[in-house]
Amino acid sequence: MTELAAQACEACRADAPLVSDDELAELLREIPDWTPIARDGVMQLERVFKFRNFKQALAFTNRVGEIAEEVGHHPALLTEWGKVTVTWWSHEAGGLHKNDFIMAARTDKQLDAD
Ligand SMILES: C[C@H](O)[C@H](O)[C@H]1CNC2=NC(N)=NC(=O)C2=N1
Repeated sequence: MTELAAQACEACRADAPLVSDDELAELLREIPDWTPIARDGVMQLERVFKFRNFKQALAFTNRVGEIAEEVGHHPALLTEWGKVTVTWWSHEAGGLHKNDFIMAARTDKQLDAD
């Protein structure tokens, strides 16, 4: 299978199919550092990234913002001193779509750009 980060993101749509429990387990194996969590009944993927200072955390935040804008799919980003919390889910679909896993894998790649 093509590496997750290299797969194409489909446009966000309200009727986009959410991943099944089996697909969730399979996709999570490709992004082992991400945690699936339910907030208000909506499944999300979350990872906390650690940095040496605020400047590096902010630079990473901006790189994630760039890849989000490229595909029109956007995460929640919480930037703190030495730490960025990234949360992906598909707002319009109300849960996790394959896009979220692709974007989580692409987010991991932004670490290498330091
Ligand atoms: C109109 C626009 O395409 C939508 O609002 C997009 C923008 N970015 C998005 N990002 C995410 N994560 N989920 C969405 O449903 C979504 N919808």
